[in-house]
Amino acid sequence: MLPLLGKTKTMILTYSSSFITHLLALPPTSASTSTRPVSSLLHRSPQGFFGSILRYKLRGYCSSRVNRGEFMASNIKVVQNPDSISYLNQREAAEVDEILMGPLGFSVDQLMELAGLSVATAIAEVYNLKDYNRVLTICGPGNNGGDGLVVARHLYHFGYKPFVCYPKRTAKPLYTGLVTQLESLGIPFLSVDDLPMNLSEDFNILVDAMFGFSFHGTPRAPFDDLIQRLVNLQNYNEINKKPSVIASIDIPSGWHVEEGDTNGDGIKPDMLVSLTAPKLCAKKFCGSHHFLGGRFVPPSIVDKFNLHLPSYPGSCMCVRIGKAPQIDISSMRENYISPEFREEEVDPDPFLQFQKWFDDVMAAGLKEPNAMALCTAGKDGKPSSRMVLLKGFDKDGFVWYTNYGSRKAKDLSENANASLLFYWDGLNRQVRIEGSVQKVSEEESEHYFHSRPRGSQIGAIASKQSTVIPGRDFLHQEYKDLEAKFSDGALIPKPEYWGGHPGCMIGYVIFLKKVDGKSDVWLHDYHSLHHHYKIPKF
Ligand SMILES: NC(=O)C1=CN([C@@H]2O[C@H](COP(=O)(O)OP(=O)(O)OC[C@H]3O[C@@H](n4cnc5c(N)ncnc54)[C@H](O)[C@@H]3O)[C@@H](O)[C@H]2O)[C@H](O)CC1
Ligand SMILES: [K+]
Repeated sequence: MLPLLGKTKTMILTYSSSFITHLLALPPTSASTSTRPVSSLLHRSPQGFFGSILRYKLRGYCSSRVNRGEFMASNIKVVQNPDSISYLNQREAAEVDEILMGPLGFSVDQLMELAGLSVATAIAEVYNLKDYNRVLTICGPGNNGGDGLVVARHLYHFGYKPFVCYPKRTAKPLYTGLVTQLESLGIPFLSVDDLPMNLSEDFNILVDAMFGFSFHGTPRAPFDDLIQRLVNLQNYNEINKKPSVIASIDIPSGWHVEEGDTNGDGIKPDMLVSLTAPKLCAKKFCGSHHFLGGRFVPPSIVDKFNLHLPSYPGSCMCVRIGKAPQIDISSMRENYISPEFREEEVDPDPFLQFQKWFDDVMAAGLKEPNAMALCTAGKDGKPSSRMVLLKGFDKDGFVWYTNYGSRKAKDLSENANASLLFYWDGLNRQVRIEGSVQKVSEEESEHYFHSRPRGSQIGAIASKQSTVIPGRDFLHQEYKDLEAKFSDGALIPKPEYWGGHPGCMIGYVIFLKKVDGKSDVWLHDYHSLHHHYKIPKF
């Protein structure tokens, strides 16, 4: 590697005291001048718009994943518009059940297991473990109650803390088995009397598994009382800082299966997971999250009942019906909790400090800790960023590799100044590295090139970055030809347009966010402390 350039000789401590909003305005000629409304661009999951981009561990909603061209196991007519999906009446719902468990050879245990798993996955998609840990599943006397018992078990394995209220038990082996399974996991069973009047005092999620499509009339005791407690939740939630949520399985309990909440005084679930196909009452569902579960419907049922339903993406057990709710991005906040950051513990050698933090990231098991944003600007001064992978660092700099024909390489040939940014979510840390960049030696590039898998070496030759090609097939053909050419295992020559740049540091900034700092020099910015520390001489 090449020696360091432009070392700084000063120590600067900076504190962030103001909140600056930058609006990135794109010129009207930009490719991004779409006619799409801003709201559609901001569409996001409750975990956060940024979460979907930056957080490796977070999953998006099943329904938000692109599922064009996916393999479809059944001939369900794919629809995404909730107005055009099929709804079953009560008789049809019962008939589907009978056909599945009659001529189609399913057992109730099987269907209940799949139904319960799909409900648990839908809950986990929407309600994160951290904020919605305590789950009370209220189970009724029929199969809807059985689904609830299965949900409790799966949520336990997903890391939630489930509790079960099952006041009218059924003596059949299927149900006693489900109870035994939960008891063996230490899941508490609570009587109605054990429950607080205000359920949100003790629970974050209330799973409503009281009644499904066989419900008739008005609820009898003790479910009348339990349903009323779910209704009352709304009043408590208005004064609660952190409201609890209701997730109903198949039917919001107490609702008319076809007509819905006829008097308007029934429960108002936040989530509804319809099983097999939504029942007519689901048309009246106004909560934020409507999912479809029970991924076991064979083509014969789809045809017989002329079902139009959303398709399940990939291997998902549930799929969202309709759009995810819009969230006000400005209201998104994260509480940053991390060990106290002490300036005296910062190593004066930024490389050693970087190594320490990199070790922390490795120990924490974060995915792709060497992913970093590289920001460059060519002679026109317009910056552009992209993620690249760090391939090594030492006293000479931080090394990554790229194709010399890429935009970043072109920018760097015109302007050697660049910045790198590592963001380590989970540790609440980021490292900013700014400096001038030089190409690594041909020898070093050569060495790294040949250490890559042969497929990557061929890919590097096939794709001359930032050049216009006739189409994707052209790339595939190039790749195939090269694969054939080097199929004898011969050394693949490194193309001369491919190599590395060591980024040489002139500055090193450590930025840490904390909730509960003791130091009086730290300034508060909403709920967090932002501490910028620029490492002195090195
Ligand atoms: N094919 C599928 O989609 C599957 C769905 N499953 C789930 O099963 C229910 C339907 O189950 P079922 O046992 O037929 O009925 P319910 O759970 O709705 O409850 C019947 C139970 O409730 C009693 N009851 C009826 N009305 C009242 C009332 N007014 N007051 C008190 N009690 C009442 C009745 O006597 C029975 O004991 C479906 O919705 C899905 O959730 C399967 O798990 C898998 C296949
Ligand atoms: K229910």
